[in-house]
Amino acid sequence: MISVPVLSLSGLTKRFGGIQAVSGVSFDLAPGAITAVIGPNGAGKTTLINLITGVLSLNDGAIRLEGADITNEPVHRRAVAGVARTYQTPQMAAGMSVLRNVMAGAYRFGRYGLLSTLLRPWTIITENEEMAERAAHALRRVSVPEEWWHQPASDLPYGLQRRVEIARALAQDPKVILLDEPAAGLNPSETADLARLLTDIAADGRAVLLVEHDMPMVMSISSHVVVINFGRKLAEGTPAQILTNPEVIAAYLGSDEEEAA
Ligand SMILES: Nc1ncnc2c1ncn2[C@@H]1O[C@H](COP(=O)(O)OP(=O)(O)OP(=O)(O)O)[C@@H](O)[C@H]1O
Repeated sequence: MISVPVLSLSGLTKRFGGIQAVSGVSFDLAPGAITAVIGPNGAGKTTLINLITGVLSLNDGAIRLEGADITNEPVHRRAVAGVARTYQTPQMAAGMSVLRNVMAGAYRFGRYGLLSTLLRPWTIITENEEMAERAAHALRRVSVPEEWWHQPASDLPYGLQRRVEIARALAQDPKVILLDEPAAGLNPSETADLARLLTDIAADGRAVLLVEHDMPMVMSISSHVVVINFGRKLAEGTPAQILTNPEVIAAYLGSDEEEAA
């Protein structure tokens, strides 16, 4: 990889009791590129995302963000430093409007603590306006029509909820965006739109980590693919290298045909 990595993972290891969910996994995320992580159900992909965001602590290994060691940083500090994520199932505050949900992603730009907002309430108004502007910008970026912005997030069609999740992550202005199965439940035209959106997001210079089972999408938009099997890295390379790797075909890519047989 020629460019300096945005995120560097080395020897990530996570055990749940006797289960070795992630085992010595190392790879880098380059800026301006989509790196896909693929593998069978239960391979350890979501656990990997949870280790990067800090929701789960490592048993071993190290995580560097632009060279800085963030291995022991708590979740909120990693978010402030530039790590954002979306979830397998959209996680919205159901009663809150779409705009408010996305504003939650912009909280890292908040400058004023509780005391100063009590003493000088106008600061929070200005700050809210700034965050609403950031959220509006992110919603425009992911093409959520304005007529939805003030509706409860739970009223949105599923495809739009997925876009709102991405908007919330973008409102954080992240260096790294981790997407857990963003195409799940989308129809082919929504998936094609999503593929274009992710390509645009990477073109901004962000590092995109894509966990996804939709192989045509993965192979068409990723510049690098990492294959995980039983918590271990089985292979990594370009889509062309992965598609022709016999070990990968045996462990994963061939499995649909075997299951169908
Ligand atoms: N909190 C937990 N406690 C115990 N075991 C867990 C926990 N989270 C995950 N695991 C186990 O760790 C392994 C990896 O799970 P993980 O969800 O990371 O896989 P995955 O690759 O994301 O799967 P999928 O493609 O189905 O989402 C599995 O065996 C799973 O049962």
